[in-house]
Amino acid sequence: MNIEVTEIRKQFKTPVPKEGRFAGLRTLFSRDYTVKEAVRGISFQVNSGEFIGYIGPNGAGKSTTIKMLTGILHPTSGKVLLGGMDPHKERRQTVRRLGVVFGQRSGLWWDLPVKDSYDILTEMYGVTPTDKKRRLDQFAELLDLHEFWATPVRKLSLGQRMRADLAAAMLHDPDLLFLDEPTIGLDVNAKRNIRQFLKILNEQFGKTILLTTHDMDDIEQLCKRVMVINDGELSYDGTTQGLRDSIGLPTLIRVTYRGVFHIPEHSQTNMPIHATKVQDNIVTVEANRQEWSTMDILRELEGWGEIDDIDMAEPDFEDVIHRVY
Ligand SMILES: Nc1ncnc2c1ncn2[C@@H]1O[C@H](COP(=O)(O)OP(=O)(O)OP(=O)(O)O)[C@@H](O)[C@H]1O
Repeated sequence: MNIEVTEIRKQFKTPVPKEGRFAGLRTLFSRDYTVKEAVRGISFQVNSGEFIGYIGPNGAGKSTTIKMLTGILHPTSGKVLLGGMDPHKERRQTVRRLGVVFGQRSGLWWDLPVKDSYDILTEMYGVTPTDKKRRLDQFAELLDLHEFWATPVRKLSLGQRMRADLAAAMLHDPDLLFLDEPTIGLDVNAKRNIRQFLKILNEQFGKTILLTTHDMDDIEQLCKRVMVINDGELSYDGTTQGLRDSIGLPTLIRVTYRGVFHIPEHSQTNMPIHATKVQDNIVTVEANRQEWSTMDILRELEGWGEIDDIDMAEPDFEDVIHRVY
């Protein structure tokens, strides 16, 4: 299911708090407002089957955007279309085709065993018993749900809860998934499981996924495209690699030399390539790949001595993001 967003804005009006006697009551009836424009004219299109990262610093407007996309909030102006439908006006039809997961809170019934929550959800969405069984079998295997099938949701570990929530969001087989911080607070293993599942949903089941996260490994491992929102406006919309390139952080290269090597004077200064550290026979070099090709870099490094081993690392994506924010 595709997404078409045209110039959406969201303003929140909050009454200015009054002081003195009956402050609460006077605030309630006050006509003095401050206006916060959380989203300031955002447009983008998402094609069916894309996996997109939606990132930005705290308070940038990510959740507000997601709420407008899912029809929970109505934009102050602008238009959202999901598969050609307005999620606010045609709520019933769109909800059937949407799956939403908020990492911070569960969409399941806290005191009920996981399987009972699934019974309620499938009933609510009118999923046939055959479809229900087929999907649950599939998700149980992919997400290892059996180990906590009969456990009340409140007793689940965070990782289990997230797996249970993801399966719940998929029970009515939505085309489009909105995920808000699905890996928040999880350990490395649990993150890996969730990412694997999301990859399968996108690549094998063809689901369109919009992922909000503060975890840059999520973005690197899952999303080809990333949108960056900053203070209510889109500051980048393009490939993940393109974002890395546009920042132009240096590639780190570790070269191990065999025997004697010589680092020329000029490579210590502001060249496209320069040595930053020498330890025994290992030289760490920073190279600007926009100015020099990999071949140029190798040729230069070979000129310094006989290379025994070489190891190249792209700049850490976390560092890239710091530059964008
Ligand atoms: N209901 C509301 N009333 C008033 N202001 C709001 C409301 N909801 C959000 N805001 C404000 O709008 C701005 C954007 O908030 P939003 O929750 O969309 O940010 P976010 O990018 O999701 O942040 P985070 O990464 O911290 O979750 C913030 O300044 C926030 O305080």
